[in-house]
Amino acid sequence: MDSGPLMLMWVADRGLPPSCVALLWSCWDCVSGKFVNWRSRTPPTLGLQIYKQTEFLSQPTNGLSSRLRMVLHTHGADHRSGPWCVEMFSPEGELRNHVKVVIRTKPTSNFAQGTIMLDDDKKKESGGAVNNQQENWTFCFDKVLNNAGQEEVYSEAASDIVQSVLEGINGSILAYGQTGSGKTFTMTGATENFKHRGLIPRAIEYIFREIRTRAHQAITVRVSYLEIYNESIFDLLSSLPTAEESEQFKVVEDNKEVTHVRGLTQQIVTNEEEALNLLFEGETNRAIAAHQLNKSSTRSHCIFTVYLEIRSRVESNERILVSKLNLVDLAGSERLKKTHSEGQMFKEALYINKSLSFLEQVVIALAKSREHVPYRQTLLTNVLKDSLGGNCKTALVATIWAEAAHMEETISTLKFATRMMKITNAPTVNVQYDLAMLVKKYESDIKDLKLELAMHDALANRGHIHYEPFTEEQKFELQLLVRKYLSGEVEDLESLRQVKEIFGQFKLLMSNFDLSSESRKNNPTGKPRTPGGDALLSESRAADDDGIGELEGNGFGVGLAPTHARPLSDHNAIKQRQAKPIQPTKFRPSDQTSTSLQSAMSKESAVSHKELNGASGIDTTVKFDELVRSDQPDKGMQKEKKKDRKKPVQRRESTIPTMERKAIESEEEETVKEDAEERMKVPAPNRSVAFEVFKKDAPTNNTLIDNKGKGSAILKEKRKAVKEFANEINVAKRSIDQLNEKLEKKKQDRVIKAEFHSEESEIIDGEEFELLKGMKDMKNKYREAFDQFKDAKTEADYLSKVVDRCREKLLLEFESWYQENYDHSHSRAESRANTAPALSAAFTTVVTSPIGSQEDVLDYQEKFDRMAVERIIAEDPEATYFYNARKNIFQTRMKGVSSQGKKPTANLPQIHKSRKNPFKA
Ligand SMILES: Nc1ncnc2c1ncn2[C@@H]1O[C@H](COP(=O)(O)OP(=O)(O)OP(=O)(O)O)[C@@H](O)[C@H]1O
Repeated sequence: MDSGPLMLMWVADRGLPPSCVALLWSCWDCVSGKFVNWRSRTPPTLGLQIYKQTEFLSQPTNGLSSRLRMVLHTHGADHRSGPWCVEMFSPEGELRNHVKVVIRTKPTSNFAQGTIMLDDDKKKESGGAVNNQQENWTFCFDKVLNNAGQEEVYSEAASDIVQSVLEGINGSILAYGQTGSGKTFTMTGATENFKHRGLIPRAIEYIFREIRTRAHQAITVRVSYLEIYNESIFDLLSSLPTAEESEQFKVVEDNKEVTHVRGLTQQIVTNEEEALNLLFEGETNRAIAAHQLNKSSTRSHCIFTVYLEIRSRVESNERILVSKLNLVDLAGSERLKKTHSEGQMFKEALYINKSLSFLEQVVIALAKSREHVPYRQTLLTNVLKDSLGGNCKTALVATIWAEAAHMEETISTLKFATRMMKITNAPTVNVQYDLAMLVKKYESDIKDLKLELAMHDALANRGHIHYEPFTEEQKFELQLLVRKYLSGEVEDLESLRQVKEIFGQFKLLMSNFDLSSESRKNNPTGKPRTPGGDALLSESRAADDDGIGELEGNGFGVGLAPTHARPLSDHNAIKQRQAKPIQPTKFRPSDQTSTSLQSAMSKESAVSHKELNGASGIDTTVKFDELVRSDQPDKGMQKEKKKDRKKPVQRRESTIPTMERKAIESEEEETVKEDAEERMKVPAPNRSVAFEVFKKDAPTNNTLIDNKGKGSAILKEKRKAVKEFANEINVAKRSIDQLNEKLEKKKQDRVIKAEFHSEESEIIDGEEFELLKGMKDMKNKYREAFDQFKDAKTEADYLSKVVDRCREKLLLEFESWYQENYDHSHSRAESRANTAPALSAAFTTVVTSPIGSQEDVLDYQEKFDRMAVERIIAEDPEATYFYNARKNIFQTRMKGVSSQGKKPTANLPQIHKSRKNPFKA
């Protein structure tokens, strides 16, 4: 060597794979033998930076783990002062490999001594003069094996690659050389002698030996064996190859640029023996032809492939490492004229020469990193596409017959081998994912995460958050929450998901509101339009201003009236009604109740509200004021109430003569009027007194008492349990935190200790083991307590809701009953609210009429409103316009409230509030 001996020394190998050793040698330019030429000979895809040691130290060390760093001591001819640092990396951040080339000489007693010289380090091969053109040839390879045994060839050329295949990296080993130089001997070996078995049996042996030691992995092995003869593919594992059969094979490439032969048999093998059987079976099927140079010379290219699928048995097994090992025995590379082939033999030789010369073209293109690589020119190069310049590790065993007579072939083989050395590959681990397993894994992950989330919610006191779709009950609760939120009673919402649903409910409310506004606009009287001519029903509807029922189909229409309010257009319908009269769901006090009420009213002045409350018993009864203060009745309840208020109309058969029917109708009208007048005469009792009397006979009150009595004991118990479980959760959480802290400390100690004593940092001591065990137990405890907490809380929430619902129901029943019988002022306000012009007129009266003239018809709220208006006008007469504008807003609001089935008087607190707003300024 011109530049003298070089000493290469690793200074950092953090995270570097064993393949770096090979890369190290690739850094050494074998052809020139000089370090200085290296940069210019480096393929453009390979980055190279050279620094002096001192410069290097100032370089950022980021990413060292993916880089190769070495110190190069130089001595001798190039006079450079060392040490030098060389940092080598590929732009992709991965280490690249050149094709490993090993030269194997066939043992001969006629070795060309003096013509062929082997260097001492056995990496160099020199040739003498050839055809008087060039006198000296010097080649440098990864290894030159002279008279080497099969074991040595395996360890030099194949062991590293076979090992990588078991890590998920594709590998290829090719045997190239002239006919009879020992390619088949190298790849398959002597089948009759175990000691002389070749690379393929040794690779199979190693793979299955490794599999036996890897209990933590499930490895599936498949093999295929193909032959390329005269540009046709034959499957050596499917009986004897025929010409017809060769048509069915096609070379394809998958999305990861891995080539496959479609139609080729891939047989699963479970042990070494099965694999070897297939190898030998293929061997017997192989095309053998007589040849001048070698009696059993093979005239085809053969590729034995081992496919591996590696799954972990301990970790998630949806991740699969997939790799293949191509073991290629190429056909002889002798020259045509030397073979003296004729006929069929000549044709064979032509094909072989063609494929080998294209193989050489491909190698040259890859070595020079040309854009176009002529893979598709022959089947051989097409099949080997991913084995030459792809993501696999490749080795070439070039066999030479080192006799003077074969000098020309030897030089040719060595030239090819040198070109192969210049090809670089980027070995990568091939990972695939089993989709079905992946879905399973994600499902289990989601389950775990939900549990984790629920724990966090509980710890953050965020209550019980569900991650399942909302039930109707939950939606209803959220609707109540929206109302509370809008009225400012609630400020914070619990979760984003809840907010989303709340917006949904809000949208629903708004669309109902818009719909009813539109409906009012189209029908300002607020009365439903009756399509039929049933006078009786029209009357009934006129009295009941809630005529608009469900939506009719898509878009907006007048709507369908509720079933019981629809016109009866034929005889059958009337019959139906009579057969099945609509039952009022509302509780109506009995005669006895009315009597007690009468007597209570007569004593009204004598019995104070307070006394009545006291007499009724605080623990088991419900006070009217208390109920009014509780949650406002929801929309659903309102609707129910609205429905209850509608009286069933008893109709006669339509067969009754018209005259007679009209008489009956007018008689009924009269009765209704009289009833109403009668009721008007009766003074309205105090609401609190009326409520006390009403609830005595109300079944809902009995249910409420029942729920409050028995239910409260259970509720108390449940709340106690909730508290206890919450405490348990907190205790467990604290313990988990403490254990976590201790474990973290132990881990840090372990890492520090490992750094000092270069011990294995993964080994834990007894104490840490106990801590881990404790942690596991504590987590189980935590989960258990959390589940119990969740159940108890759900039950407690449910019980308290039952009582609330009873309260609301009782109040609604009372309101309905009271209004119907005594609340005349409400009836007036009700009709005003539902009839926009009437309402407007009422307000105009309030604004313009002098105080006192209407004193007798104004209720307390109306009086208050009028005073407010007068004050505003007194301060600034211009405010009249402002007031009128606000009044319009108020009217719109009233319409909205009314359209949702709320009659203004049905819900006193709410209505009062909304009536106050326009005058707030
Ligand atoms: N290294 C070796 N040690 C012992 N015998 C060898 C060696 N190399 C080759 N031989 C012998 O040489 C003969 C030819 O070898 P082989 O069949 O392997 O050549 P080949 O290159 O495969 O030829 P072809 O191209 O025709 O297939 C065989 O009998 C084989 O046993």
